[in-house]
Amino acid sequence: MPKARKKSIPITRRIDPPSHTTSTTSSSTQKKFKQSSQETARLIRRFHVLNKEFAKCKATNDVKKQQSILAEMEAMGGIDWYQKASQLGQSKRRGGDSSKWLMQTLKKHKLLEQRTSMVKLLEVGAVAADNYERQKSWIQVKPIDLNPQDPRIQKQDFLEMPSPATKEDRFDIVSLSLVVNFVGDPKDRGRMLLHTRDFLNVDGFLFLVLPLPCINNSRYMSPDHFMNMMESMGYSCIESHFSNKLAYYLFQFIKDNVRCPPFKKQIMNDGATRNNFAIIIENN
Ligand SMILES: C[S@@+](CC[C@H](N)C(=O)[O-])C[C@H]1O[C@@H](n2cnc3c(N)ncnc32)[C@H](O)[C@@H]1O
Repeated sequence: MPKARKKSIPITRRIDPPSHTTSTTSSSTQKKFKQSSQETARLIRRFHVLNKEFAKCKATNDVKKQQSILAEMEAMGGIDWYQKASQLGQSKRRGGDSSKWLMQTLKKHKLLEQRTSMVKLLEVGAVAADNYERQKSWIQVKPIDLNPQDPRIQKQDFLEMPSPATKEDRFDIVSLSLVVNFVGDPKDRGRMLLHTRDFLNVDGFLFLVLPLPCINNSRYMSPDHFMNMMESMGYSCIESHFSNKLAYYLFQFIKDNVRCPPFKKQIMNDGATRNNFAIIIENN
């Protein structure tokens, strides 16, 4: 019997976003994952650069460049390796995951202490399913990720996640720890931040972590600009903390139904040592 011909898939469909590459089956992931901290840090940095380049090529429809970026990502081990590197970055040996700061800050400000029901937390970009294991008597977590590393994590792109229809279906806390910087397109970063509001009732909390240089060493960002952006969305900052590497924020959603004004990409600091991290808010 003649072999059935494989239906060819248009190239543009074959190369969808890199963040959705489920490379768990790739031959590169069969290789042993290197665990040195230099190696994981290098991998994470390179992956972020490629993600940003990919978003640019996608916007200009540069299919050839998209393919070469995907090939490099694949050679590195794809998102699977990236996530293993991130998991390692969360290990106790290297300072633990960022939920520690969230727990301390909630406690310090005596937030959510009066609650009689379970606190509902949406953890976007969860590379481990047990970050809130110690709080399981009072926190009910819904962990989601583009490429789950654990069956308890739901496969879901937050940008495509439908907004809860009722007050009861919303969350008390949305966590975006080291996720916004993962997103390659500055407009999608803005959309992601705006979308968090759909998952919270007024008084709910947004826990946000970014690499510190995104906030304090970018041509297009500053701590004040970021704060202005978040406040324009209806958030109020309860506390922020800058460690050597990370910027932590706990925001409270205080104003529902506000139309956030557009924020364009504009230079606010210049210099050769600056990076290009930006968040763009379009008409919403
Ligand atoms: C650096 S890891 C962050 C891991 C962990 N939250 C932490 O704080 O260490 C970024 C994760 O965000 C996920 N991610 C990025 N964009 C996402 C989206 N739109 N929806 C869901 N997850 C996303 C990636 O798949 C990746 O696992």
